[in-house]
Amino acid sequence: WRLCPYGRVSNMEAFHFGCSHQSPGAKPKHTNIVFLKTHKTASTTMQNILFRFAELNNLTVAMPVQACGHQFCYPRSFSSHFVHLHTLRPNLITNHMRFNKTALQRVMPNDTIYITILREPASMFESLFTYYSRHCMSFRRVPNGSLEAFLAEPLRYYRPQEIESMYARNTLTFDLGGDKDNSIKDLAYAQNFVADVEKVFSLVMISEYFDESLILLRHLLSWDLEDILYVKLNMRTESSKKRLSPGLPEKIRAWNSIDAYLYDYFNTSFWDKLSDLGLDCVAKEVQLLRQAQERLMRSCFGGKMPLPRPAAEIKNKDLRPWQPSDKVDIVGYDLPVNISREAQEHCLKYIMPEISYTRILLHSQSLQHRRSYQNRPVQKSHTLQQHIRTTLPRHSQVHRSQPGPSVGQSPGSGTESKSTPKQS
Ligand SMILES: Nc1ncnc2c1ncn2[C@@H]1O[C@H](COP(=O)(O)OS(=O)(=O)O)[C@@H](OP(=O)(O)O)[C@H]1O
Repeated sequence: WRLCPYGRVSNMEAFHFGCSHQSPGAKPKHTNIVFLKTHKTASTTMQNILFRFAELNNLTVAMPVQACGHQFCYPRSFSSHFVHLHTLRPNLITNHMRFNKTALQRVMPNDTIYITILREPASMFESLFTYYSRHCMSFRRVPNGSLEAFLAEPLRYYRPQEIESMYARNTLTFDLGGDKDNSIKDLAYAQNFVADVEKVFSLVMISEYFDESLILLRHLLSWDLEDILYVKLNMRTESSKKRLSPGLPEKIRAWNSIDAYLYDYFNTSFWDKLSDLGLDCVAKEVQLLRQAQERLMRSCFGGKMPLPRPAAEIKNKDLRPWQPSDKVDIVGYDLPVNISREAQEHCLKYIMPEISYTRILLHSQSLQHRRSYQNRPVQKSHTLQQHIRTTLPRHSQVHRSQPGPSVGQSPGSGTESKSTPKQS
């Protein structure tokens, strides 16, 4: 075996020891992807994989207009007006949004593959409850920030029309464009909704089986194992987590019944997909992935596994993850100074938090856009401008003609302030 630097894994390894039935490179890698970034589901780690893949392969990632912050004006339903002009004709889109297939079809190529990720409702709700305890009024009203108290009488604290209410009930359903407040007894609604999601999404990843999900992803997209290497991002410290006392998981599932139905359904179909690929070869590919991951970590972090650090201790400000409140610690990483420049450049992007990476990508894509625009013959650039005018209204309209909850009201402005909630 060839031991590649930075944890690279050769295609031949995956071919001989994994689930590849075709010779490596037989099929081109699929590059047109919508990843619906759901909340508190490991979606930032997944987004980072996609950002790096896009940079490596010179692909365009759709970025939000400035007025939307670093998300597509969440919680408003996605609109093509939210996409920055410099990133039009994108290959990929991954920043947080509320899903809207029709609007996405306006900006994405016809052969786009749709992917999303779900997390087990009890642990997901605990994460949401803690993370948004400051910004979601339904949670703020609860005495002593008690999860038990909220779940004992959720309707006492929850107001469906409030701006941040989507963090307090059926968040997955809301992110997927569904109705979070459909009657909890309405099984037919959940069944129809699941059927709609299944029609659109070729892969629904499961957070608890992140590595297995990545193996399914790589086969769906004909990617190499090397393309799915990652470092875990956006984690809380243990002390920022609440313990779920007996009985609470059941109450969480009952309160988030559409999400629970979604999760159970797609968790089952996920295992069917793994079985189709072959559980043994999936396990082997997971092992190869983890070995490559360890090599990556060692080369990036001076021979050791990296210690996640509280944001305040991270020297490089671009590497500090956004902190939702002073009660929750989201950890990140610093790169050691004694590694080579080449390693620094390669490793930096693996640990870059969402907001910094989004800003950097928008900047580099804008520069590229300007360069190619300047070099374009007059006739052609005129045609492109006309196309943009007819299909995509100017961005200022986000401000002017679409009054809505997100800008300025929804949590956060994309800065790293402790008191400013995560943007849009
Ligand atoms: N690879 C992998 N596998 C499993 N879980 C992972 C992984 N990467 C991140 N995480 C956990 O995902 C939680 C953060 O989710 P998101 O990045 O989607 O959050 S956000 O909505 O974008 O803020 C956060 O969970 P909590 O710590 O419970 O909040 C992370 O620890």
